Amino acid sequence: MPKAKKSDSKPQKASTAAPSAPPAPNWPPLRPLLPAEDLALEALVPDQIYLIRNFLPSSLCKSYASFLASLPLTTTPGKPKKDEAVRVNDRFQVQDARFAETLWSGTAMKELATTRFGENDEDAYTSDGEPLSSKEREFKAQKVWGGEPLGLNPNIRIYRYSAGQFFAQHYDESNALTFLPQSATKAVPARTTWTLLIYLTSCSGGETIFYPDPTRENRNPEPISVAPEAGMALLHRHGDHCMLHEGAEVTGGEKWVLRSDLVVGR
Ligand SMILES: O=C(O)CCC(=O)C(=O)O
Ligand SMILES: [Fe+2]
Repeated sequence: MPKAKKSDSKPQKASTAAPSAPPAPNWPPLRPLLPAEDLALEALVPDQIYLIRNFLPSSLCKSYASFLASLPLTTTPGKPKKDEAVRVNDRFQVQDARFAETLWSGTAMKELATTRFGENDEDAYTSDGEPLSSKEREFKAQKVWGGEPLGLNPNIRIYRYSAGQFFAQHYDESNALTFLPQSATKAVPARTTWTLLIYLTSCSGGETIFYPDPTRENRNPEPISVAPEAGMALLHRHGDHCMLHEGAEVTGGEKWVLRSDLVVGR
């Protein structure tokens, strides 16, 4: 197996962004959404991969994908830098703290990742059979997310993969940043701990495939393959605990993805 590379998810610092950095797009409103109580954070692999199905309704995904097609996407590569993963897709990247905040607290994301975390787990009850309080759930959540969740990375990335395009095996890095939470007046030291992918289309091929490390108990673990589903959000742990993964080649249709990261306090 070729040596897995890093993805180049390093955010541009707003202060040092190139003069050519694109202005924030005039994103269509994230409406209508399904009621948050109809959605759930589903553990595909506990502590590693979580899914939120129907995070965005499919009608909204359709209008989003056609809006995104109007943005100035650029095709990669170029030539990947020495230790960057090979990827071939069209992408658009922008620093947009307001949009990141809307995706976090204007949707079910914040609630599912904090006060409702683990609500359907077997251990969601105390030994007396009482449901865990929302404070206790928040505490559990912080262990999984690697700190107190503050919001989503303003470094928003849009990918479009057409037939034949893919993102080769790699690990996603954690990035340090300073972050201004919605309710705060001062930016705080923060870091990214989980990758967020929101699939806006379904397609043929294009699965996000994770390769668990072999263990003593299981020397040859099966890869975990997630087929893009319009409106589904996927969170996976990154940085030191990132699983090797790839975006498999799209064989039919287009795969559109909105990418950000979970940001926690450091
Ligand atoms: O497109 C995918 O399925 C994977 C994307 C990815 O791995 C990344 O953005 O780092
Ligand atoms: Fe990745």
